[in-house]
Amino acid sequence: MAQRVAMSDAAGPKRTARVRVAVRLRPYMDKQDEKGEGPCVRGLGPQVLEIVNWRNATETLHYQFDVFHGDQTTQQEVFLSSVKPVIPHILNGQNASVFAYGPTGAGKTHTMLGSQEQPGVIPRAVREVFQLVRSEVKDQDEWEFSVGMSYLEIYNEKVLDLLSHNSQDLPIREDKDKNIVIPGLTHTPLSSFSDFHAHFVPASLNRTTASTKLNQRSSRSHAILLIKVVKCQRVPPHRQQTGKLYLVDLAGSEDNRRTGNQGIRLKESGAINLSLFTLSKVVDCLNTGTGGRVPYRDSKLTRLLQDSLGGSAHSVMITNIAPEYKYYFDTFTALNFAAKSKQIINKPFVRETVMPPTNAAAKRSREEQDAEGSGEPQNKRVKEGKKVEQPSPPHTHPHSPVDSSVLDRLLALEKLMMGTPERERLKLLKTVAQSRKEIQRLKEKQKVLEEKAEMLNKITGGPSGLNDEGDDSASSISLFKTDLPPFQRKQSVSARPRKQQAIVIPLQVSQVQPLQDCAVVCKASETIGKKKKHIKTKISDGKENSSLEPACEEEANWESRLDLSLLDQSKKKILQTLNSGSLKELKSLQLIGDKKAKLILGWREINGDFTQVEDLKKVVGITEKRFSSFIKANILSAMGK
Ligand SMILES: Nc1ncnc2c1ncn2[C@@H]1O[C@H](COP(=O)(O)OP(=O)(O)OP(=O)(O)O)[C@@H](O)[C@H]1O
Repeated sequence: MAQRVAMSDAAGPKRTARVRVAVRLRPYMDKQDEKGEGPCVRGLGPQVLEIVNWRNATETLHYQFDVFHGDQTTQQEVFLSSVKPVIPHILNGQNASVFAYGPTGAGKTHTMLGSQEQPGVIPRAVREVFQLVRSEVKDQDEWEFSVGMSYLEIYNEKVLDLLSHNSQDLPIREDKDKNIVIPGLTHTPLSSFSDFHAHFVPASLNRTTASTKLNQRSSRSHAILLIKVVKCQRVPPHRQQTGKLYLVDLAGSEDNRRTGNQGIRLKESGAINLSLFTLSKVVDCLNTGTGGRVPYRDSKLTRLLQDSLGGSAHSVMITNIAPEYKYYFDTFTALNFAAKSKQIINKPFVRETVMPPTNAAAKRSREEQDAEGSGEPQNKRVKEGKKVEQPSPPHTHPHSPVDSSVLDRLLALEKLMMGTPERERLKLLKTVAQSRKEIQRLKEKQKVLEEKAEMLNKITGGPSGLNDEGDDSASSISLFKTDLPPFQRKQSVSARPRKQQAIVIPLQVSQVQPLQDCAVVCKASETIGKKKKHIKTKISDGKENSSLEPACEEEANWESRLDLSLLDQSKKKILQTLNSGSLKELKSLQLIGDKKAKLILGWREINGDFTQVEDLKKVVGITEKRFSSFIKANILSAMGK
């Protein structure tokens, strides 16, 4: 993990602080665990936890954090170890933020707010602020303190004042000293903790919550409580210091396939996921310390937290996770967001819970017998402590909650969220899933090529239109064939024992062949060939932002002049790249540059696959006109080669 950089008050403006990451595991709550699955994640120590590896259930993934709070950790313990240490900084004119991150239903609100019996971080932190102020005032009389609060939510990318009844969307500004300010936001002076309580409780009821499939009272907004401590010197030079503490209960990250969100919930969810995605990028940038631009401005949440996240601020992220299998991928994603380092440990996950000893022994012996020849769910066997030598591949995992689209999303998510060193590790891990996908993709590509070749054959009337077309076409085809990663080799890779696949074999990422490589057939058509030349000249003007105006009437009707099935195939191809292409592969599409490719990836993360190429118009910045230029350029470019 990135190293913490020590800060001193005298340090210059380049000071940076790593975001301190704690993980809190919620107690197991699935009372209807009929399958007897038990937890999929558990703690191994004060900083380490393990989770079953979805790619290979004989392995677990170990993650290390600054702090790991197990499921029995009390609210008091979480506060003492993760939050209390940052609070004194607020009284010295520094900023801090504490935010709870994690999937919906994993315990963020419980951690931040808690209940009357188990108060969470917010009431404890505010109480601590008042205690510190009191003791400072008692010990010296040079400084005078005033404490105040603001409370807002970010709902659908709107900043709403929770202390005001009819709040409008408020702007976020930066003053000349680079402090983030929100003109119009209510600031309420506070004299004591009970004063805080009197304002905070009714305001919390203003927060937007709703019932989703995964949480009956799910927070639909990010709630941000700001405690401001202003410290004024009573004597000359009358210095004044302002410290801000942001206490943030984030809305939960959501997979809409599981929440069943629709309509307004889906829109909320899009905004939630987008801002969390930006937050993850910000934390990533801060923790890897690459010195690049930190994308604070990409969402209201990060913009607001800009002066309290990174820089000279003290930030604590408490990642809440849930132990049940149904949360597995949410947990996995949250952990990957939270951690920049993890290890694969090649040993079984030992289940520690639930069954009375006699039943457990009987069940174990039954399972051992079953497992010998019956295809018993792999992770179940593993959880019972039995190592499995030849586990089935992830996508055929009988117990796995994974479907292939989820797998795709997961891989894409990982790609997006991980820093470079992590990516290297992931590459090692992805061999099995990627190889299989790649084989499938190449097979499909080959099929498309064969179909095109056949079509060309029909057009030219020759027995083998491809080779008759001339050297170019022939060499394109043979290049494609020789470029194919040998199926043999890949198959032998996938046939190796799982352990080696996951750890030893480097990922063999084959590029999706750019569309151009697939379109040799159309060289046969003079008309299209000529047309392509014209279009190509235009395309070469630039990737993104270039527009292709039809050169003449004839060109405006380009689509109607193409063979329908060919058109359809080309669109499918584009769709495939849109849905499974890497950044590089997306950029290989005509008129898609780096920015658009990233927007497409982001859209895919939030909304899942594109169902048709026309969905591309839903991506920010892709207008109707741009879309038609895009589709035309890609189809004609593919055919023209
Ligand atoms: N550590 C814990 N101990 C006991 N109960 C917990 C704990 N964490 C969470 N819970 C319970 O789990 C349920 C879901 O928790 P909570 O509402 O805090 O989740 P959340 O992450 O805030 O969800 P959302 O993002 O949908 O608002 C609640 O009933 C809460 O009381």
